[in-house]
Amino acid sequence: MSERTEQGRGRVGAAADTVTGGAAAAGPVTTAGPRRPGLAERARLLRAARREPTDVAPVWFMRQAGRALPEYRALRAGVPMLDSCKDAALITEITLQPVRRFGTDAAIFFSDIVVPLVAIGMDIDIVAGTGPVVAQPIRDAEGLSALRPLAPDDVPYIHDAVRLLLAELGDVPLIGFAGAPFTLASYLVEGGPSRTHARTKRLMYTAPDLWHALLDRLADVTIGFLRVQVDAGVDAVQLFDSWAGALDEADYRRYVAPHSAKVLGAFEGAGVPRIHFGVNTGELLTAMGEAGADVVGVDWRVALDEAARRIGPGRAVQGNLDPTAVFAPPDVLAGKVSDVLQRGAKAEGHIFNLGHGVLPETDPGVLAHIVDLVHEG
Ligand SMILES: Cc1c2[nH]c(c1CCC(=O)O)Cc1[nH]c(c(CCC(=O)O)c1C)Cc1[nH]c(c(CCC(=O)O)c1C)Cc1[nH]c(c(C)c1CCC(=O)O)C2
Repeated sequence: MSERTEQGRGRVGAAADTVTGGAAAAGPVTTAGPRRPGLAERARLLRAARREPTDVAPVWFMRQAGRALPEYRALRAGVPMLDSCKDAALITEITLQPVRRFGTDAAIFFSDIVVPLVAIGMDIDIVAGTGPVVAQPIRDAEGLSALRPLAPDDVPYIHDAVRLLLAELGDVPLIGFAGAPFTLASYLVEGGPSRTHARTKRLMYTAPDLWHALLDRLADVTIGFLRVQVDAGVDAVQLFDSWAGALDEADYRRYVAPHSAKVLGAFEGAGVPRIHFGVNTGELLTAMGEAGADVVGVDWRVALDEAARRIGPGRAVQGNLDPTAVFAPPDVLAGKVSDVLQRGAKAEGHIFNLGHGVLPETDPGVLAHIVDLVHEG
């Protein structure tokens, strides 16, 4: 019960009101956010990630900060997505909004997977309703030269925003994140979002040396981006390999897993649980766990107890309510939440989440209700 009060709704609100978007971000942030001694033992999310018992399952939602929230839309009005990702005060406020509103057991740092690529000088635009669009796609060895490792000075706003957030979050853990090499490569090779990832897979099959060189460089960019977040104090990291489910298991193991393993391995023993997530990855769950995850994120297509069986012992699971379940009648939704909880309880550790991000049309009130259902057990 005491944990519920500590982590409950509203606790994160008051101080955060002093953080406003825009001009406040100018200049370096000098106040170091407090580290939080003992948080790893107190916070449900961090306990579940280590497969330790919790009073109830921890819950957060991928894309909890975003278009489903009116307060987010108000703050973002007139501010291009990539500009908002460079403004420490705006990042802080947007990250806090869903924690304040829903009382989730974690905050996820507001950014995008292409932010580190833009930070090393790539010309990428985020087009509303489409996603990232790359001006000069990478399709040959020459294109590789656009990719260099990311240094902390490339992203000063990331460090600043993490410090601001740690000062505001109380006992709520902060999850940092990055895109995995394959998912980043898909945007860079295709030039934008793709349904089939055909150009990406063509490069993978026809020029395997170039492919591995590309993914190796992307792994370094991703490690650099995560390192800034971990050094600034995030409590966990999630590696988004959203589009890895486009591959069969053999190709995933051969062309992708070693590079994701390099990223995850860089944070072995760093004291931050590593969550590894993708969509449509039912056949890849074993390999994604073996790549070095403490927690494997699962989409809604595989029942969570079956997912845990595939992932095997020694890892926790995260997921996996269908994001469209929010549109179901209350009794249907409650049944689905309860089913996820019961199946998740069979795993060694379970973090409740959706199977993919919150859909923009989602009623925030329904998300608040889901948090309550999960916390009621
Ligand atoms: C698909 C996409 C990308 N980048 C973008 C899109 C969306 C295109 C659209 O629908 O308009 C652009 C984007 N990314 C984000 C926004 C802002 C708000 C929002 O969509 O709610 C916008 C407009 C935040 C984000 N973008 C991302 C997060 C990650 C953290 C989180 O879960 O909150 C946020 C807040 C990460 C991201 N970014 C991307 C991927 C594949 C991922 C991994 C997660 C996933 O599979 O959805 C690429």
